[in-house]
Amino acid sequence: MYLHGTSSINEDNHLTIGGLDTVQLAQKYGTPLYIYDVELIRQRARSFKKAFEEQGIKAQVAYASKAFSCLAQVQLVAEEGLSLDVVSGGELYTALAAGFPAERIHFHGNNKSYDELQYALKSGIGCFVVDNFHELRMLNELCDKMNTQTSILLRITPGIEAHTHEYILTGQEDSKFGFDLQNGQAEKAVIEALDSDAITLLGVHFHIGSQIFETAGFILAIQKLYDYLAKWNNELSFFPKVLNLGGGFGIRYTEADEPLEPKEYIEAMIGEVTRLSASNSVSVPEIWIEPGRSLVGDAGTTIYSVGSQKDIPSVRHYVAVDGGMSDNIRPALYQAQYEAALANRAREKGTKKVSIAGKCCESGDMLIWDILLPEAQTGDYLAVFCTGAYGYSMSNNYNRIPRPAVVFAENGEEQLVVKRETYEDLLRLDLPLKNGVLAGN
Ligand SMILES: Cc1ncc(COP(=O)(O)O)c(C=O)c1O
Ligand SMILES: N[C@@H](CCCC[NH3+])C(=O)O
Repeated sequence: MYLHGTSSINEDNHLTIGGLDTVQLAQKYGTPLYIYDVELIRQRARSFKKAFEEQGIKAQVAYASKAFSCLAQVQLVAEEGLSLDVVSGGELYTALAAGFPAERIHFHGNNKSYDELQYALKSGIGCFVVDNFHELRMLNELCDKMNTQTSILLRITPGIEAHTHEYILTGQEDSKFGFDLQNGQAEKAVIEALDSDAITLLGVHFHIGSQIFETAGFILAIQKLYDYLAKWNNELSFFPKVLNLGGGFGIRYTEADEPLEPKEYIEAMIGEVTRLSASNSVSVPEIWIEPGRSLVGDAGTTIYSVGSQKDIPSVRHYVAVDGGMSDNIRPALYQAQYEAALANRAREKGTKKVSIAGKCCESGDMLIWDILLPEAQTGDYLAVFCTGAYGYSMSNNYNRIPRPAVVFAENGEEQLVVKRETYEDLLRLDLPLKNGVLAGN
C-alpha cells in the first residue's frame, strides 16, 4: 500500500491519517467518509510558494477551489497565504462567507452571468480572468453603470495539447475556453481591453489541462505566448505585468503515475519565462499559478463500508461499497484509476483480484476494476486513496443518495468540516404537488 502524506498503519492494523485511526473516524461519522490530511495540504501549499520565493519571483499561488470547496478548506487556504480561484457565484459566495480576502480572489469561467459579474464587482475581487468578448463587453458596461473599475487577465488558448484525458484538456485550439492566439482573437481582446477606461489589463492567463506530468507542455505554451507578447510589446506597447500559467500539476493516483515535485514544475516555468523575458529585453512579469488537484488530491481518502459481493466464476468478483459515482464520479467520467486497501486490515496482503462496485443503479458505477485485496468481508472498511480533488466537489445526489461528511485530520485532532446530508436535506428544496393542479381541477 502506498502511504500518502502523514498516513500510517497503527498497532491495530488500521490505516491512520493525520495521526487518527480512520476506522474509528468511520465508526464515529459513518461511511462513506472523506478524510483530509491537513498537514499534506499545508505542505503542498508551502512548497509551491517556496519554489517562487527561492527564485526571487513575485508570485501568487491561487488555489483552484473547484477541486474542493467548503468554508474550512477556504479558511485553510487563507491561513496558508494563498490566493483563490473561483469559477462561479457559488464558489465566490463560499469564499466570502469564509472571510477570504476579496482582493486575493480571481474569478474564472467561460460563461459568467451578468449577476455573477455584478456580485463579484460589488465584492471588490482582485481580478476577473476574462474568457471571451461577451464577458469583456459586459464587464465594461457594468463598470460604467456601477461607476467602478476593475482589473483583468485575458484567458488565451495557446493551441497546445497536454498529454492527459481528452475531457480535461483545455489549452488546445478547439476548446470552449479563452481567446485564440493564432487566429488573432487574443490580440483583438488585448486592444479592446487596453481601450477601456474602466478596465486595467494586468496580463494574460492560460491553462493547458489537468493531471500533467511533464514540463514540456508548459514550456511550449510559454514560448507560443511570448511570440505574441513580443509583438504586442512592439505594436501595442503592452507587456503583461502578470502571467498566469494555470494549474494542472499531476498527482500520483496509482503506481503508473509519476508526477514531478511542485518545485520542478515551477522552476521549469520560471526558467523559461526568465529566459524569454531576457531575450525580449522586458522585465520578468509576476507569475501566478492556480493548482487545484495537486494541493488537495492525494490529501483526501474516502472510507467506505463493504456490503454485498457477487462472484461470477471465471469472470469477475464484485465487492460493493456504500457509495460510488455519487461521491466519486471520476472513474465513470474519465476512466480515472484509483488504489485502495482495507482500512481495518491495512497490513494484510492482497490475495484476491476483485472489482469495486458502487451502489448506484448504473452498470458504469464502478470505482475500481481489477484490484488485489485481502478477502473482503461485509463490514470491512475500504479506503480509496487520492479522492481529495474533484471528489466531494463533483458529488451528487444520484439515486437520492445523501452526500458524505468531510473530516479534517491533523496532528491527532479531527474536525468535522462538512456534515453528512440527511434524507431531510434531500427534500429541502422540494415543494409538494398542489392538489388537483395536474388533474386540471
Ligand atoms: C482555469 C483553470 N485553472 C486551474 C484549474 C485547476 O486544475 P488542477 O486541479 O488540475 O490543478 C483548472 C482545472 O483544470 C482550470 O480550468
Ligand atoms: N474535474 C476534472 C478536472 C477538470 C478541472 C477543471 N478544469 C477531474 O476530476 O479531473
